[in-house]
Amino acid sequence: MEKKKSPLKLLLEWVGREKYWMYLSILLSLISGLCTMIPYYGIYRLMEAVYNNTFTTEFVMKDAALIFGSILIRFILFGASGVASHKGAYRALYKVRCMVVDHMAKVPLGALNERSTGEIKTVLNEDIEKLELFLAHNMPELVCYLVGPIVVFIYLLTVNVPLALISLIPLVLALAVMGCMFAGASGMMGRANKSVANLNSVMVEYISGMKLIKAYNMGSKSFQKFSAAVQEENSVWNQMSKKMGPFYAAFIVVIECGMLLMIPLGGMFFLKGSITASIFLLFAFVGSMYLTEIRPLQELGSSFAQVLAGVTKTEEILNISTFEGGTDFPDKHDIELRNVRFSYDGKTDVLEHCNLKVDDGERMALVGRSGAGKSTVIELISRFYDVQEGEVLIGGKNVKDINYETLLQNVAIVFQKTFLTRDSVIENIRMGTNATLKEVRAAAKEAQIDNFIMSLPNGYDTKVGSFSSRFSGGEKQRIAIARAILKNAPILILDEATSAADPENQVEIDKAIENLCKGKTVIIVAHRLSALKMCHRIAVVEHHTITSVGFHEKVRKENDYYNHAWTDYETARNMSYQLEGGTKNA
Ligand SMILES: Nc1ncnc2c1ncn2[C@@H]1O[C@H](COP(=O)(O)OP(=O)(O)OP(=O)(O)O)[C@@H](O)[C@H]1O
Repeated sequence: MEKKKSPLKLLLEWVGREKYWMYLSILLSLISGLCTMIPYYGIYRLMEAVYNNTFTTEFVMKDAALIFGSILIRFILFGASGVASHKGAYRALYKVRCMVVDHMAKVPLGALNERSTGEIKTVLNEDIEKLELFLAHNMPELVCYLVGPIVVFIYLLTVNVPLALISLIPLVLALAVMGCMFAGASGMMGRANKSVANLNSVMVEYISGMKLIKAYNMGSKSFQKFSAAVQEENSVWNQMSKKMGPFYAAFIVVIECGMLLMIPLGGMFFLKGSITASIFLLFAFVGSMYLTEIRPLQELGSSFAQVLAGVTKTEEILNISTFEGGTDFPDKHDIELRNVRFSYDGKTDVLEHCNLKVDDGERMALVGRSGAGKSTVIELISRFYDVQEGEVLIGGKNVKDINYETLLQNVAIVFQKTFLTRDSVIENIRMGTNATLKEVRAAAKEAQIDNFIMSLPNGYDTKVGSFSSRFSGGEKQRIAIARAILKNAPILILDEATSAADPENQVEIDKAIENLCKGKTVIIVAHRLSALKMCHRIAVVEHHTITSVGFHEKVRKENDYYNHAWTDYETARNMSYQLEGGTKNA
């Protein structure tokens, strides 16, 4: 089994060459930390001069220059370290974000669907952003705050070993307090991170469901999930502050109490004659104060815990396995489901013993009650999920053996709900391809949407989402059809593609779909039986499988569900209603 890498090691691997900026920053920070010692040394020299009567103006000027110079150099180096660390950190952030987004594009959609949008947003936004805090601030600060006191301690050791060791007592106590604090907080940190991720999820849901919330006049209070998530987050952080507060206060007190030891003990050493007055004063001032430099380390601790949790979450996304390898897309485009069993949760089978054969160039309709498994069938063909048993074949090849990217390139899907990105109309049709305006317009013409687009203020350059260019459901659907026409994939899946059709654009959408389907193998999820007019054969999905396949009359004869559904559809079509002054067909 491969050994799990530490979050820090992982992070350095992800950032690649940018880590050299981090190393430079740490080096500058280290030298800056070394400079911490110089002012203390300067003070000691002053005290020695007073004690030895060598105190002159020239000496004071030189010593002051040494102290101020070292402080100045220390801050310049610390600033330069910050510049290097920020440069590296922002490049690293960009790299990690691109890496996660690239990976997400390669993982099966099913695996992403299992995670909420909010959870993914938290990783992409907050968790990765925390890396900036770590790389740009925490790492160089850690070095600087540690190196200073270490160097001063070494210097104190050279002056007097027993007193130098005594000066460490506050540190030992402070470390013990810090240990207790982390032991107490470790359980809560996970809960705190979870509550933030949950709040994000709920917030995304809240914003996307704004229409519904307004329609039903649900304020934030009545949207219980939202207020519960806010309260949970509040309560976790409150509990955390309460639990950490006393430890935090104890840490500060302990680290500041060096004088309580150094003055009486140093005094005793001096009175006994084992140290000179200047050494006593050095320990009384420097020996009792130098550890306070590590005070900010305590804040770094909690920040580290959050960063490492963020790295772990990012790793979880990067660990979702992608479909690698595989052969080219087959030349023949018939589709077959052979004895398929599939379950989303591994417990309840949505499909079992399911068989279906769609010939190359055929148009097959999937009909069935809501929840029967129609969309599941198409998700298996486009390999959003893998079957648990049996096979899904295209051109006789198992989809698992076809290169995933090639599979996605050769299957076009028009979903029930069209998603338009916040980009120009042309980019919404191109979808990342290099198609020329001429090619895009040709596709849009076939999709019966060119005239509408040309009537927009900026034609194909009109930004989707700007106030003047809100699209109706039917218009969006025809843009989606134009996308699919431009993609020109040999296999086409239409999931309720006519759902947004109203009487005015029904004819246009029908024409667009007819153009789109030419020469393709097509599977249409026909929730409305009016969609059957463009299909050759019908497959009925019911009882977790496909029970009938064939032409309309045959399926009607052998399948009760379809027979009833068709009768209801015909009744509805011929239904007449009373208008003032006459009778009309619906
Ligand atoms: N991501 C999922 N996780 C778990 N269960 C799911 C998931 N998607 C669908 N299901 C379940 O699988 C079953 C089949 O759903 P599917 O969406 O395939 O039905 P459908 O025939 O397309 O329904 P409709 O006509 O209402 O769209 C349903 O019971 C549904 O609740």
